[in-house]
Amino acid sequence: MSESVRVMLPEEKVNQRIAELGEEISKEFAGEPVHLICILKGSVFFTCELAKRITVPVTMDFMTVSSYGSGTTSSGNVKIKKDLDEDIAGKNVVVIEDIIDTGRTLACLLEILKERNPKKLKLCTLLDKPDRRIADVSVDYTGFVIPDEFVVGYGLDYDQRYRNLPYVGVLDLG
Ligand SMILES: O=P(O)(O)OC[C@H]1O[C@H](OP(=O)(O)OP(=O)(O)O)[C@H](O)[C@@H]1O
Ligand SMILES: Nc1nc2[nH]cnc2c(=O)[nH]1
Repeated sequence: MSESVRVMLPEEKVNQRIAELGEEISKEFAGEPVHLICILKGSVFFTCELAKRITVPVTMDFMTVSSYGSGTTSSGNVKIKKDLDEDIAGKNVVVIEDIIDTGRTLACLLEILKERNPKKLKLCTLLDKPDRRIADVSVDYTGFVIPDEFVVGYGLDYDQRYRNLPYVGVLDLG
């Protein structure tokens, strides 16, 4: 077995787009603080890079939800494994995801977060794979729309590996 990764989105292109998203979010919230919710583990690289590019006051929290096991298919089972440390009531919340694929994870998670009465609840994803959508999710900020290929890097894993690649690539399992 010889795995290889083909570059889909080079590091410079990803970072440039994240800077644009940071500007967009800063403009939209003009002067008001934003509370970023990083969905672990995949979104950690994206969240850090994005947070650095937002010019309004930023606070951050982290959450772990389960959706996928090992391999490349959805388990369809979404549950909270690590909840937020802080209350989000009355806050301008932006949920940060690395990828939206079937949409099941975020459709379910946004419903849970809505019940906690944030002032605003927005969704930002680095990657969107609309071809595989099953659940309806409204995305407010999208980095890149990508075709239906299994990607790794920039936080995204295959069996916990490849998260540290500084670019987004397509995994070829050989
Ligand atoms: O739109 P969906 O089909 O529901 O898939 C998207 C979800 O899958 C990935 O997380 P994963 O469960 O792989 O966890 P990880 O971030 O820890 O790798 C991704 O970060 C989303 O949370
Ligand atoms: N690593 C990775 N995780 C995913 N979760 C949903 N789609 C993907 C994908 O293309 N790559």
